[in-house]
Amino acid sequence: MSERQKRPKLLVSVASATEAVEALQGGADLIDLKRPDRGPLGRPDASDVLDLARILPDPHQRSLALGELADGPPDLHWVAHLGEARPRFVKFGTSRCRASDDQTPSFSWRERARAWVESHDWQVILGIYADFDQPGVNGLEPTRAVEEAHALGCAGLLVDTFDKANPTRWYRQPAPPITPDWVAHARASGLLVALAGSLDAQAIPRLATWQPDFIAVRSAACLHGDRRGPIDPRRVEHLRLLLDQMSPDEAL
Ligand SMILES: O=C[C@H](O)COP(=O)(O)O
Repeated sequence: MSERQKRPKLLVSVASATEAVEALQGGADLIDLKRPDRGPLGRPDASDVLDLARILPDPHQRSLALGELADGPPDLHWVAHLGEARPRFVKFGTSRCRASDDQTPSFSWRERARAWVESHDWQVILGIYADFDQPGVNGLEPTRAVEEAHALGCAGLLVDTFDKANPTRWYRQPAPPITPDWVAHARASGLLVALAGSLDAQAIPRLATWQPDFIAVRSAACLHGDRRGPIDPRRVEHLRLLLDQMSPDEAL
């Protein structure tokens, strides 16, 4: 069985090295460092990144959220100098990056993304938002994201939700912005696909059959399902079990 045919891997977003230990105990495959109090892809501090690398030396198990592309590089100099602490993946959100707003760009988000793709020894993931069309999000459209990410040389796409205060259960919508065909198209284009956005224990087995590369969670892995609360290793263990229990037919 090839790597791409196995069950989706479990990505757990953590706010600290301490939480990473809890997530790994529960069975997380990939640790995604972010600050949930700083936005959907809230950027951690350099010290958080170094702490994580100390307890998790393998870069292949580490991902790093770096905020929104539209916010530019206020001070991302430190990321280029992480050395051995650099992660396998860096992720950027694409709010305010509507592809169809090409006529009036206030900045070139594509140039920023391309610079990250070309400059360092990691893989760039674009985070797109299922609530991309809501006021204040104005995000890269899912219908354009696959071609954009491919053209930019990104490694993959993370589907998430922007508004974490009023989470959109996008996967429960009658006509969700992301479908199994969308996932298949993205993967056929050579992109990794991670599905996220307030996923719960009901949604995960269903979305896993869409064959993304990763199922990604924060809220569902936290105590009482509160994404600002601590990671609960028993919850992580349960989510991992849901994925492990997929039958070979479902996973293929
Ligand atoms: O990368 C995925 C996100 O951290 C998902 O967060 P969430 O489960 O709270 O929506």
